[in-house]
Amino acid sequence: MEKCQGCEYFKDGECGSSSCTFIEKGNEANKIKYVIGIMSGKGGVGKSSVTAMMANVLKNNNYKVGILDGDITGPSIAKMFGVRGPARNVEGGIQPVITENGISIMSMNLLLPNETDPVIWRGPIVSGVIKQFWNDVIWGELDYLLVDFPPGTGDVALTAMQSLPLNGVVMVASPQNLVHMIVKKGIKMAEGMKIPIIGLIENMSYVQPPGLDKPYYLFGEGKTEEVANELGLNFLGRIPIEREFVDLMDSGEIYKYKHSAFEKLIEHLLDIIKVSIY
Ligand SMILES: Nc1ncnc2c1ncn2[C@@H]1O[C@H](COP(=O)(O)OP(=O)(O)OP(=O)(O)O)[C@@H](O)[C@H]1O
Repeated sequence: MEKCQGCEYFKDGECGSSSCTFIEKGNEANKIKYVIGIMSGKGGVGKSSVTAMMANVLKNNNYKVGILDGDITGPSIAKMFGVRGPARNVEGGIQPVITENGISIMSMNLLLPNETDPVIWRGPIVSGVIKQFWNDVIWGELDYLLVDFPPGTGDVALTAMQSLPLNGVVMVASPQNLVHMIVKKGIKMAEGMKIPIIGLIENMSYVQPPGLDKPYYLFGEGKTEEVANELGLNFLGRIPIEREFVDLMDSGEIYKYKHSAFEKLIEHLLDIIKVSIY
């Protein structure tokens, strides 16, 4: 109920929000301080990459971090961190797999016999798995559980928003104009569900060619900051396209990736989380 303080629907110690009533209880072994969703209105803008980078920086700042890979049909988190299943079933639930740098992960790929097996399921079953990742996984004590959202604003994203006790969402955009129209849909969806928007991040903003001091804006200068200002939201920063990032992702060593832009961004993010939500 602590997180309800200040919510317009919280009156006389009771929650009066219709969306909150769908929230699942979660595994009783879990003590998670903040649940943060990482969302985009559209696939492929780097939602999973931003989730992984955020997790790394939080971990480097000594927070206990977990990642719930809510992208059930296109999971990539386990591969980025080079972890393999099967996740173990123990008394009380399923144990997440721990990465080289100590991040707890649950992803559909950790439950499949073969990581290249496709998940060909209809929406309600996929939505059920997201709830299971919350109810059946023994996350234990965490400061931050980051939820890599399913792409788009459809059925599965809606279930994730309704059933997880999200403290806020971070919206990921890329510089193209089309993405901005779509990211606004994601923002409106979160607002409609009364979930605070922590801010917008622009991924794949620019390339910094070696030997040049100016960044090169491959997709044109992004307008995410403008969109954030227009909507009265926080702009969290820009992440460049980096070859090193791709190489580390492909080799399953994303935990080795460091970028100063991301350190600043996460400081900003932590401040915003403390100030605007709690
Ligand atoms: N900043 C970056 N620098 C270099 N490559 C990047 C960057 N961000 C993302 N990528 C690459 O872009 C591709 C898509 O990224 P990612 O899987 O994170 O997107 P997504 O939005 O989660 O996609 P989906 O919606 O399919 O889950 C990946 O191959 C990733 O390596």
